[in-house]
Amino acid sequence: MAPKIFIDGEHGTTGLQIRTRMAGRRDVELLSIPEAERRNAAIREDMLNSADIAILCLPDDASKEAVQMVSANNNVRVIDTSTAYRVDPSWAYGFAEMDKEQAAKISSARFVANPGCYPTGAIGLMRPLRAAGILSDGYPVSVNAVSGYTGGGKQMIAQMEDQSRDDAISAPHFLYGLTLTHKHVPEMKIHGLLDRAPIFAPSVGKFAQGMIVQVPLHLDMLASGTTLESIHAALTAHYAGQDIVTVAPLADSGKMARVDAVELAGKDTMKLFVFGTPGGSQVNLVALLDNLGKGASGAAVQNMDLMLAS
Ligand SMILES: NC(=O)C1=CN([C@@H]2O[C@H](COP(=O)(O)OP(=O)(O)OC[C@H]3O[C@@H](n4cnc5c(N)ncnc54)[C@H](OP(=O)(O)O)[C@@H]3O)[C@@H](O)[C@H]2O)C=CC1
Ligand SMILES: CC(=O)N[C@@H](CCC(=O)OP(=O)(O)O)C(=O)O
Repeated sequence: MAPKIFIDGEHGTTGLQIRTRMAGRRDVELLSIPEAERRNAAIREDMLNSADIAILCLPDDASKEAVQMVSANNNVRVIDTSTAYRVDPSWAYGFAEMDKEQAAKISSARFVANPGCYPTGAIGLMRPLRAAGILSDGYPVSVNAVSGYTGGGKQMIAQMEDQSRDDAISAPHFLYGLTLTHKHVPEMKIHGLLDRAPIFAPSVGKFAQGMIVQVPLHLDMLASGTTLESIHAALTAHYAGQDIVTVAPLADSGKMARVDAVELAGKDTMKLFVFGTPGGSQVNLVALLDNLGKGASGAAVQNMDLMLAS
């Protein structure tokens, strides 16, 4: 019998994109609730407990409620796309490429926390450099990023697309998270293996899907002898053999004049770049992804497949 998958929040932005990715699949059976009943707790509880894997695409509070609903039922495994459990040590962090053991941990886990979109880029760039001893203890990391507006879910999509609303946003690009307490900071610190919280400066652009995450670094504050080439070599070695996360060759990135935020829109891959001048004193590490691809729904399906394979 095909494993049963229930997407709680299937009519929201992340949930809909997971459904689209599963549309042609015969190896799983999708359980579904009509849109009008999406907040009916009794039906949700029944669906959650009928599933082999429940994928939660809900705000944090609703996710916690859903986890409560299945806590006594060991037959249900959970992937949560919210922020609620990403730094909870009893949950597996769903970033399969972040180190060698992670895919196996996800595969055997009952509870998997899908990473945040921005942390996927930032951790993807920083963690291999921390693990290799290149990014020094105490380094004052800054993470600057721009996301497509679908990152703000149904509400921000409406604010960006319907200019007749009272709360419409007309800016083509805006900064937010100005108090420097964005909900993704703890996740970046813990899974990025940082000993000091990064300064995180997110922004949103007037495009639906896509994301650029930047981590600029001064080479003289890294491990002695670190160069643009040695950073590139460390990232390339870490992601060798991976097809979802790849590192652009220096010969290619050295010739680029621009990075296009929407280049990977609609794809579930992430591309990493090391920019700078050979022999120079600084580098800019850049991750390019779709906030709803490797940043959310694509990663959730990847994690589901790892769990189904166990
Ligand atoms: N959008 C993105 O790029 C990313 C999103 N995420 C995470 O995914 C989760 C979902 O976000 P997103 O899809 O953007 O949000 P949306 O607002 O687009 O969708 C959320 C869905 O959950 C439903 N919902 C809300 N509260 C409840 C409840 N109490 N019971 C049942 N259903 C409920 C909403 O219904 P209603 O329409 O009635 O409000 C809506 O259908 C969030 O935790 C978010 O942080 C993670 C990474 C990236
Ligand atoms: C553009 C935008 O608003 N992005 C969201 C992050 C995307 C999201 O909600 O995802 P997580 O579950 O990973 O937090 C934010 O900054 O809160």
